[in-house]
Amino acid sequence: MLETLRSLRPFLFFAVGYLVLAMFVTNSYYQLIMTLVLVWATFGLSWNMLSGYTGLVSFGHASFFGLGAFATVLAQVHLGISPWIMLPVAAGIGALAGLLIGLPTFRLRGHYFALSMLAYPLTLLYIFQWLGYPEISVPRVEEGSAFYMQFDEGRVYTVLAMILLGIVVLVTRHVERTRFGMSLIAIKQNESAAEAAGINTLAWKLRSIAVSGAIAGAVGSFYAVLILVITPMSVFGMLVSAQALTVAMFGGVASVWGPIIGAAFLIPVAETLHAELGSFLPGIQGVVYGLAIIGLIILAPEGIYWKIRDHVVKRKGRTAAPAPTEEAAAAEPSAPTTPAERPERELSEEIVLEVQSISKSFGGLKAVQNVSFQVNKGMILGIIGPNGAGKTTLFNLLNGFQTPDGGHVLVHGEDLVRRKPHQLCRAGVGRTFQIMRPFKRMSVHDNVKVGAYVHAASEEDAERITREALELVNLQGISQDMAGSITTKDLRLMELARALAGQPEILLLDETLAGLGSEEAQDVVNVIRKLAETGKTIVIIEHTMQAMVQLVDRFLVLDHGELIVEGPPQEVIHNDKVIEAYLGKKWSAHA
Ligand SMILES: Nc1ncnc2c1ncn2[C@@H]1O[C@H](COP(=O)(O)OP(=O)(O)OP(=O)(O)O)[C@@H](O)[C@H]1O
Repeated sequence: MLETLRSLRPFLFFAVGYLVLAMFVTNSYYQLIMTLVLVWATFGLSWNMLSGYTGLVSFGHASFFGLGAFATVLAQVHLGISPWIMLPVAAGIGALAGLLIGLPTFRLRGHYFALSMLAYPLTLLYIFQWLGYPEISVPRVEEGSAFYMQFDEGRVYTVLAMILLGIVVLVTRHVERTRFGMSLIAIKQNESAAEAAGINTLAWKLRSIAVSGAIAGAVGSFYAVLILVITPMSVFGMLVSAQALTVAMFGGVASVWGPIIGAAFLIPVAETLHAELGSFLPGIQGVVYGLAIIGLIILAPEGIYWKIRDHVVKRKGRTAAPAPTEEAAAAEPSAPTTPAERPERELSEEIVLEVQSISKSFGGLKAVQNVSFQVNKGMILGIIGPNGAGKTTLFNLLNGFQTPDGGHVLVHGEDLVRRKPHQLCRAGVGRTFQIMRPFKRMSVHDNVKVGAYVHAASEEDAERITREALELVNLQGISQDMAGSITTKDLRLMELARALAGQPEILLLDETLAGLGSEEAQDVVNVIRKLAETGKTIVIIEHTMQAMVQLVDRFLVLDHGELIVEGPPQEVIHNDKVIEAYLGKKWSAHA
């Protein structure tokens, strides 16, 4: 928390500067614009809390905003309740609406989610029109105006809006720095990887939409008091949702400063044009937001904040190295060379993973057929087979991404079939991916920390686990580098560290050596071997036979979804079926 407060220093400078400037503004219209900038910045931060961090774009934030606005005005009109009371109540209504909307809508992803979010404010708009509220005004009170948040001095609203923005900035900063924010960013980058790293994605998305809805509800409440007259269109309309989305996207998503920058640029322009031209060009603000988005797509797709930040980082000489490539993951089996002998190891008798007759079909295609095997504690089991043999499907069945049509997966004797990936992760099954999905805008340290939250009871615990995982893979030296700027080998090690931070007993590694040169692959092999020596049980899919022969205790060979051979490396590589199905004659000539 102390760190969070310290990180607020730039915001405090901004707030003081802004308020000092506001004190010199005497024209009530300009005072209103200065307040509106802060209102829309706060609303942008609300949108950011859900869509910026999770990547689930919402076109429907007006729902929460409008409910907060209507609740506040109706409570005063019918019950005489003060907006000071309604502001937190509106936040509660927004949070509840968030949960009610999120629960069904989070079943959808991508465009489907974005479009269905559009339906909620539209529905509410028609409901409020139907209820007979084409327009409703806040009753002006003569006495006790402060009690009803009614001030003659426009600058008081600017101060109040700044306090509201300050609270939301504080909440956002806190979220960013804890497992909450890290879980949301992990979901944004790759929801499946996040689940595999032990994150209960639905629970975090619901928390996110509840906080986001609460902020929007409170902003809507304040907006109604500020504007005094609301209509269903002015609080539930498309322009309202678009405004939240545009200020955040224009300024820069997933950052505290983005919506503030966006609002500071766009609101004065849109409001001035609306005031000057609105009478004969109604909806001119919509044109401004449309143009802003078009300009953004062309010039700074991630928003102004990130553009400036990247520019500053580049000028500091930290140019980004080539990012991990998807092609790297699609490496072909390496040219065979004579495999080095690997001394046989004494393995523990203890069985940690037992797979019994597991099967999975996709339509008529039998991707995995009746596969059974056992893995002893501390063993390194290699899974090989030609493309399409069913290796990745087998991994997906082991870590809960897919449910088998039949069979069992026993971890320490307990059947874990039908458990969700984050539950399997908690039960001790960790995983890396064939195609790397690093959280590029996070440091190596934070990428690994996301995995540490699975078992960490506190932030300190997560820090300690992260440090230990980074040491295990020898990445302490670059822990503060951005993941988008490190080499492919370091990315592979970072993914390994992230999986390790979840403190798995069984580690499933999907083509961890793909795309690496032989020296780099050797470094990674050494790390994997060290892990097995510390008692981790490892199951690895790999095309690079040379490295695998040196690494694994046993091989399991799949072909057309079937287990065709199982045994120690030297036995398997000389097996005729394996040579025919996978290695080819070239290999037999070398071996
Ligand atoms: N979700 C899916 N829907 C339909 N077919 C699928 C699906 N996932 C995999 N398959 C098919 O199942 C078979 C096994 O695929 P899988 O990805 O498990 O093979 P693999 O051995 O990992 O291959 P590679 O080495 O190319 O990664 C393939 O024929 C693939 O096309």
